[in-house]
Amino acid sequence: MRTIDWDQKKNCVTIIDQTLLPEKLALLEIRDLQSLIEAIITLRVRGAPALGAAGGYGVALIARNIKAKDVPGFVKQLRAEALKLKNARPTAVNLSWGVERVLDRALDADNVQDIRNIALEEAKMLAEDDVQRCREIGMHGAELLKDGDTVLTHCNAGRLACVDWGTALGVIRSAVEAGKNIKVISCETRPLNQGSRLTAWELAEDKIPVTLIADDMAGYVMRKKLVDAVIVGADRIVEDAVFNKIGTYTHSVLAKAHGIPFYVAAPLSTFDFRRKEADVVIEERDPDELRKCGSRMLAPAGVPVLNPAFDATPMENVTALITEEGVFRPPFDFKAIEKLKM
Ligand SMILES: CSC[C@H]1O[C@H](OP(=O)(O)O)[C@H](O)[C@@H]1O
Repeated sequence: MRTIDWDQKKNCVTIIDQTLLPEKLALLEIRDLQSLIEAIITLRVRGAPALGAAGGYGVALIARNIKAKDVPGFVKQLRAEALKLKNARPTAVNLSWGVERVLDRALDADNVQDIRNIALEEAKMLAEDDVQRCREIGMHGAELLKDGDTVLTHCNAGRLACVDWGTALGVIRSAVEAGKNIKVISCETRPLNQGSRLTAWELAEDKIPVTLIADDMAGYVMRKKLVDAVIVGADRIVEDAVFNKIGTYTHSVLAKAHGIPFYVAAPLSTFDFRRKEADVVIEERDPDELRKCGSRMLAPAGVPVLNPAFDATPMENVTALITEEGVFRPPFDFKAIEKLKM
């Protein structure tokens, strides 16, 4: 079951509704842009590569639902709706990358039906590419791990953050597939608990040993020498920083202090060669995500809250970038990496 897919029979997008995990594994059928945007904002579908695929399939859904028959009117509406999709979540570059990739390819056509057909064809190709890229990331990253290693990870950068396989967890899956015994320490990742709800669930499903800890315990396990490496995913990689789930920066500082390698696993679609850290918008989410847990109040109603969804880890804290093109170590040659993305 893929995290996000196109159901040919039902002619709609299907996503695993991640807000129901770990209690329930269920597919949600998405037939229009509004439903897709709602699913992205509420993290029913989430994770940079999965958002890339959501962006691509979203363009196909929009194109299918526009009624205009004249090409200029159709294209104007398609672009306007695609912009709403791009803006659903600002930090992960993959969402806008997925929208632009499918839009650019579809708009090469000169009639409405061809635009619709090419949009869906390209969205499906984008999804297949993602699975292949994650496998390649896994293969390159697995070489960094030795038999018996324990890896600390944060949030969820597994198959639930991608179309399948995963990036950070893809490295772990590939190492296990290569016969290495790998254990994982999964940080719960407040406030939405992607680490406890999703990563722990994924690894338990795959029978990969996983231990859940509170985010604040990362320093404790590192100082106890229980961690051989930290591997995280990314939402946007710029020349001077890696944007990832809030709390990632803290782990990078702790890893550096304890001489533990800090790896970032991500496809080239997550690299943004046009911006620096200062240019990137960090999504600020609903304060009630901290004030409440379900219906239970965890804080006084209305207490002021800071709830950035991501933080920036400076490149000097990164031991290596693991991509489908291989492993890159400092000093990072972004010009050379950019050429590989062409
Ligand atoms: C493989 S990218 C996963 C990346 O996305 C997550 O954020 P969110 O759960 O808000 O989509 C987190 O930053 C993960 O590292």
